[in-house]
Amino acid sequence: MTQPAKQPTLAFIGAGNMARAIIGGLLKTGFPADRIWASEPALDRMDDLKAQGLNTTDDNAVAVKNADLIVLAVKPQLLKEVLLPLQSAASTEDKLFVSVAAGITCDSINQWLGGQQAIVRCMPNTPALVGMGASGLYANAQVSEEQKTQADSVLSAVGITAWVDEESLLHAITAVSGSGPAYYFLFMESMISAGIKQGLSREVATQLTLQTARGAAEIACTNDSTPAELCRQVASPKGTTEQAILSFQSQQLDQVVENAMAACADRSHELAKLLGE
Ligand SMILES: NC(=O)C1=CN([C@@H]2O[C@H](COP(=O)(O)OP(=O)(O)OC[C@H]3O[C@@H](n4cnc5c(N)ncnc54)[C@H](O)[C@@H]3O)[C@@H](O)[C@H]2O)C=CC1
Ligand SMILES: O=C(O)[C@@H]1CCC=N1
Repeated sequence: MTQPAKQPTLAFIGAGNMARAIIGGLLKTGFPADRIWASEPALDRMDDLKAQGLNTTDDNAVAVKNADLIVLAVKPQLLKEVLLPLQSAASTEDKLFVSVAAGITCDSINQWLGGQQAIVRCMPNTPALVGMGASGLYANAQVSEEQKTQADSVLSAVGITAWVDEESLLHAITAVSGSGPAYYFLFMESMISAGIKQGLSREVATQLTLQTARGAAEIACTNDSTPAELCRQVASPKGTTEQAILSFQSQQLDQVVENAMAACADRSHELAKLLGE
């Protein structure tokens, strides 16, 4: 991790799947556990985090007061009711709020925090847990360069980061990388099921599918060739792969993926409209 000039104390408001993926990734990089606060309504759900040396609390205001950088990691539907009571804790110092909530805009968060807070909106993904996250980030006008570096340090400790200048691009980032891991998991499940239908045991179908996904991702990430070129390298003319590719194409895989990602981005827009007041 590239350490910022001043290493911030972090607070996670909500210690569910996404927060745990980032926390787990940070701890693996050696980020000091005692500089992380985690806040949840049920303290006992954080026993494991406490055992790892994190500070835990069931009072979000305590976590906010103790932190420089606060990661808002509750469901979008809960963000308003979580933030309204935090107005006084938030306004006492120069704090940076990093929201990972899908859809919810900086303006809504500021309205609920009752001020002109420095807010980074971030769309991370769960591979952060293994240091392979892919996060899109957007900073509002109140975010200083130092705060931007701090937010980047946290997210780049657990994967790659890409900053965008237009907040609305976070809808597309949600469709690509925020939700993206689920598409690959779904595809893996389909391949495992199809392998089983062709006579393989679940164990063998699973092992081969997962290693194939890992290998394909590794080549795609380390090779200069585009994924389309790599596909052609596997698909010998008149060979076996070609038939699979033709089958995908005849069922308009591109269109299927485009529709799914449009549905994802539409939902992100919808959440902003439904919940943003
Ligand atoms: N799961 C994912 O892959 C991704 C999730 N996100 C975003 O991350 C946020 C959290 O999602 P998940 O971690 O999947 O959900 P989750 O349900 O696993 O975690 C949310 C946590 O918030 C806690 N919580 C509920 N009420 C609370 C309160 N009043 N104060 C503090 N904590 C409270 C819940 O107990 C739960 O542990 C969402 O806004 C989502 O849009 C963003 C990118 C990817
Ligand atoms: O499904 C969701 O709403 C969250 C946001 C991106 C990934 N998971």
